[in-house]
Amino acid sequence: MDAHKQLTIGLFGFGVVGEGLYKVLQQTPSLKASIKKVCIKNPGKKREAPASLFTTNKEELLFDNDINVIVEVIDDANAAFEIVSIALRNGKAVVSASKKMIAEHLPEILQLQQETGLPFLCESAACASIPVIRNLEEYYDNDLLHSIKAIVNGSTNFILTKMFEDKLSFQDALILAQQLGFAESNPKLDVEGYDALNKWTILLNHAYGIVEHPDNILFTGIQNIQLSDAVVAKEKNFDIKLIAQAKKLKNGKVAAFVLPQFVKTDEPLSFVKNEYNGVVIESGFADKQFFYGKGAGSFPTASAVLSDIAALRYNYKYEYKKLYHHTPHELTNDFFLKVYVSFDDWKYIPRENFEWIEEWHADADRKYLVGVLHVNHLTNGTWWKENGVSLILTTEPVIDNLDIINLKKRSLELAGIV
Ligand SMILES: NC(=O)C1=CN([C@@H]2O[C@H](COP(=O)(O)OP(=O)(O)OC[C@H]3O[C@@H](n4cnc5c(N)ncnc54)[C@H](OP(=O)(O)O)[C@@H]3O)[C@@H](O)[C@H]2O)C=CC1
Ligand SMILES: N[C@@H](CC=O)C(=O)O
Repeated sequence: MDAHKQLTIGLFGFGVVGEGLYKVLQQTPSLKASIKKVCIKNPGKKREAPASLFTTNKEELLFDNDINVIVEVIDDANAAFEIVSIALRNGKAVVSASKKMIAEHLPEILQLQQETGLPFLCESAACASIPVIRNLEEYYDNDLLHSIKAIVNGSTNFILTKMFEDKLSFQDALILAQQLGFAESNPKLDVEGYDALNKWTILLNHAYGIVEHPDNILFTGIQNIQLSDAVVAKEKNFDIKLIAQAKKLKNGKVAAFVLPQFVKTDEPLSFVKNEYNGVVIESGFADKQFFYGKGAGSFPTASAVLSDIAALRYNYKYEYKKLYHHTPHELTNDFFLKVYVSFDDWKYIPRENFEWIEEWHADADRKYLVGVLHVNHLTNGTWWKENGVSLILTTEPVIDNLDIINLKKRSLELAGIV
């Protein structure tokens, strides 16, 4: 496609994102991109666009020779995968916002791009308005990317802000996130961490060349966080955020997870409130960089879709350099985490799993400890998200396998044992 070519779009979905894109395109005539047809699910719904634009027959878009771009922004991951596959096989460039679909079908999506040579762009699928995918693709050399730490879900960040700063109840904050168009159609995807996990699966691919099914990455959401945890956090000058993190270990492998975490109040991610997202990248020479922007909502998400559409004019494609041109990194579950765990009764806590416990506190109704355990005790067990147990990572949670030997030796020395 050249810069002067007319882009004729077949749009799937006219909800929060689809309608946002329709409006944004009307305000950017210079792009020379127009929507020819919109495929939706429920023909009875009232729409703020001419009725002649809509259809429920996907073939009217997928087999129309005038349509050279399919934009897929629907909330059904299975249907989305079918649409995207047919579109690419029919010679159409694709822009998609469906992170669940992309994360669950990453190998197939990569294969389809290789087979067809066509662009598949999905900037809006991770951190909405923040251009994080293109930055990870284009800017960072594989070897220099030490770590990424990010808030990638707008709804949970919105709920935590509203609960702990504006004193709203969890339920009221969630309803507000839904009304504002931040939450997924099934809000469990946000609250229980699935959406952040899907985004992290996509970003791990662009950052490190990792192709991993989301089922194999440690995660949870904000569903177990208690008000008493927020009290402890405040006492220690921390915020609680749902954080996606990836860190290159000394053996070159990558530790990655999505878990609630304490964040120091003077750190950039603490400054990220409401539906905003933030990404802190640490690389060899640039040191720390911080990206900040709206991570959910109609226009912020549509802006990223628009940017992908614009990039199609110059035939932009992801090269997946970290996957195809370097040796891709491997994920590892061989590391330790320093965690805060709060609970009602010691009987729910397998104390023998901990390498050491360095702090504990017991009130009549709620208790907590801070200790270090091997990540396998979390990946192979469910005790840490059941029976009212709440697990929150400490501010510097990852302890390298190699460091633990030295730390243990040092504590024995201090105790006068060796
Ligand atoms: N909301 C946000 O802030 C963001 C959302 N996303 C992602 O974008 C996608 C859309 O989200 P959002 O706009 O919020 O969702 P909405 O629920 O607001 O809209 C979903 C749209 O998809 C349509 N749809 C569902 N199934 C089909 C199908 N089989 N064929 C055609 N159309 C279908 C619905 O049709 P109908 O109108 O007839 O019901 C509706 O128009 C999701 O994958 C979401 O994860 C990504 C980034 C941010
Ligand atoms: N539900 C998502 C929407 C954007 O990706 C979120 O809250 O971040």
